[in-house]
Amino acid sequence: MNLSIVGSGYVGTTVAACFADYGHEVTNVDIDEEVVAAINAAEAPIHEPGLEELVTEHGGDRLRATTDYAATRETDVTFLALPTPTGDDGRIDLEILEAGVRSLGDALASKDDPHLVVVKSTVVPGTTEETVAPILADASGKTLGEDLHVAMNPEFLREGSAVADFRDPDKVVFGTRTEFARERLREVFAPLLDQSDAELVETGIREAEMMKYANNAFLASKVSLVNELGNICKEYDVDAYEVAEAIGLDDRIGERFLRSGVGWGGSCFPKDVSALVAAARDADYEPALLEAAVEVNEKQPDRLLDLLDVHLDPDGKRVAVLGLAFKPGTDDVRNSRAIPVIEGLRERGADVAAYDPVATENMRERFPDVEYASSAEAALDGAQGAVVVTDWDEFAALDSAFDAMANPVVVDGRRVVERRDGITYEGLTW
Ligand SMILES: NC(=O)c1ccc[n+]([C@@H]2O[C@H](COP(=O)([O-])OP(=O)(O)OC[C@H]3O[C@@H](n4cnc5c(N)ncnc54)[C@H](O)[C@@H]3O)[C@@H](O)[C@H]2O)c1
Ligand SMILES: O=c1ccn([C@@H]2O[C@H](COP(=O)(O)OP(=O)(O)O[C@H]3O[C@H](CO)[C@@H](O)[C@H](O)[C@H]3O)[C@@H](O)[C@H]2O)c(=O)[nH]1
Repeated sequence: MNLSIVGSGYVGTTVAACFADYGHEVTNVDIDEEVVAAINAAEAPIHEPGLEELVTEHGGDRLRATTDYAATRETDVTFLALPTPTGDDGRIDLEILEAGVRSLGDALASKDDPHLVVVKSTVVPGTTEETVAPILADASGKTLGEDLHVAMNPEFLREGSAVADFRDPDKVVFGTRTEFARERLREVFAPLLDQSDAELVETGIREAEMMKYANNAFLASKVSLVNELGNICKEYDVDAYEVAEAIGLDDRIGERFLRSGVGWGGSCFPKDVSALVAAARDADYEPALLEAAVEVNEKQPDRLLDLLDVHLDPDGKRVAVLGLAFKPGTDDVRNSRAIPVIEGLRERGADVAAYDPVATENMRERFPDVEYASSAEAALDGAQGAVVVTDWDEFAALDSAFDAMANPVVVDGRRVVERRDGITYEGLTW
């Protein structure tokens, strides 16, 4: 099939490259000329394991990119993978999505055949039918349900394993209203559904929109719950990780997403929980549990720093921050817990020496005047204290590096450091 994907970031590029690999002809549309040039030169514009290989193989051939929305006219289906950030009021901000939809509608005005537009961006229930569809119909002059169809297909991939997650998801969700949309989506996803064990969920458009938020809200709340239990464990000198391992054996709870620590960050959980909380309030429903999940998450970095304060007054002292990415396997620092940790340390007057294997340059944009060390060893050298914020594997192997600290106080926010002897070690929830 001939597909176009509007927006070529983490989701759009991954989806486009995978669809091209399944044999579809795919065109990415993006306003960023560098991104477009990279794809056409067969280079991945973002870092994701396995993506470079796919873009190298198909870029400039079955996978192309352009800044010109006219290319969508030559395709059968358009996926929208545009950002849906948080606005100042915590609500979803649809400005970018609406602008892209208007450009798409204008381009489709001179297409004769019927077209399907699929929202892949994460959007609150009602957005596809009440915002996207009317703009498309107005700009294209087409008639919904006749020569213009809309659908919602939420994406559940994670950064750091985007390609593997997209190819082998637990579920694929089609939110549709017309048989035309259902048939086309089945055709687009046939190779993926044939090659994976994914369950196909065919549902309504609003339900599909809500499934994405419910998924992320559940996972973020699960981590906040395990953090709250971990905080109680710490007060009672109980090892939260042993407790988590045991409760995870109950398959109603499940063993994954039970790692307590300094909390959740990234480009999705904070923004999606915020959008859902705001949407609930707009409907006059106070989402008490989700609000509490956010509150617990916001307090975890403070708890980490409070533990450091027990052992040391950071004022004027060198303190190492190990890990800047919001999770291991990515250079993404959006909403990383390292941000409030660094802010808190600077408020206390500490000289921060930060280290991350890949996310340093991204964090430098946020905090240009922090010292960025070239290795964990260099960050720890001469430090009076250290905090661990990201669970990179390489921190587990740190050993003699702690001997180079002026005062070996280590507060671990991720249960990653293995050494205990000869250092003052504090786990956040154990
Ligand atoms: N990142 C993830 O792990 C992930 C996972 C699942 C769902 N999502 C959702 O997918 C959507 C996209 O997220 P992302 O992380 O891929 O975003 P991103 O910021 O990585 O990429 C968005 C791309 O859209 C482009 N763009 C902006 N305005 C445009 C316009 N008018 N026309 C064409 N292109 C335009 C940008 O240049 C950028 O390349 C969001 O709704 C997000 O919540 C993200
Ligand atoms: O036991 C755990 C698991 C995760 N985290 C933290 O939770 C955050 C999110 O982690 P993860 O879910 O692995 O990363 P994302 O790439 O943000 O993926 C989430 O957000 C995406 C965007 O919506 C969804 O598509 C994915 O399904 C969803 O897992 C990170 O800060 C992790 O450190 C914990 O603290 N403890």
